[in-house]
Amino acid sequence: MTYLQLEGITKTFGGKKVLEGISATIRKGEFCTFIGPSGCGKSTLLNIIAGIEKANGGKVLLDGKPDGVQDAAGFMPQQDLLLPWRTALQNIVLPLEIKGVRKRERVLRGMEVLRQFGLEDYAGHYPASLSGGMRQRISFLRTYLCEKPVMLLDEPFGKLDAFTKMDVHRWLLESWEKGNQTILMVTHDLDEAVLLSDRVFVMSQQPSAIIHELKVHLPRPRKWEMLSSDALKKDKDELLRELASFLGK
Ligand SMILES: Nc1ncnc2c1ncn2[C@@H]1O[C@H](COP(=O)(O)OP(=O)(O)OP(=O)(O)O)[C@@H](O)[C@H]1O
Repeated sequence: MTYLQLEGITKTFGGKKVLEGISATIRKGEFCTFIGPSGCGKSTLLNIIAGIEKANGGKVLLDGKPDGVQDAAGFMPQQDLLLPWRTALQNIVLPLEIKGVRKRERVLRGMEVLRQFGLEDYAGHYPASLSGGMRQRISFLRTYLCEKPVMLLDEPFGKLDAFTKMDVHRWLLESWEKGNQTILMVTHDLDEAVLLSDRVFVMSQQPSAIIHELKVHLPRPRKWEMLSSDALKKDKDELLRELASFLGK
């Protein structure tokens, strides 16, 4: 059953049409990813879904109602937007603080996820003293601790080295497969797109539309070892063929 619906979304910046009638239906608990050439409008689309940017046309519906996504979603934008005057721990527990969770419990839960990400030694560090990859993981954990039914992730792991990324993927798969969260993600990493997603939407160059939808063939539960499987390679080849059509254009 449809949970989140994108209906003919268009967006124009200063007379330039960036998005041209983006439509998709997403089921509750699905993990869907958007890929496409650089600058085609992926972040713009996610910003519109998150309610940060206004579309010029079309609708975003949650359970058939407009404007519901803002409340239902935790959003991780491409820029980490960590608060510089707060430590890593204070940044990630911000959503719990807003919800009124007591300090003792906030600290316990914040430290638990930091430990799971191997970042517990950095709990008291300020963002300025953290590497790009660490900041990205802190920003991801802050979105995770919003504990919303929908997560919107804009290139969440783009700054991570291959090893750390594998570890974060393993963690995310375990955590997502236990719950019923709906995730929409933007990425440039085709392995990541196939490994994590149920469906991958390929967007065209501007004015951008969804030109292909891949239903990932890997079984669930997923394991990072599937990265080297023939099934993953086959799906990735399909995405590569779609993206190759933009080369030289
Ligand atoms: N606030 C804005 N004002 C004017 N133009 C904008 C604005 N935001 C985005 N754009 C333009 O919209 C287009 C799409 O940008 P967007 O960042 O959504 O693309 P993207 O696919 O996410 O790019 P990338 O893959 O490089 O992250 C670009 O041409 C960009 O210059």
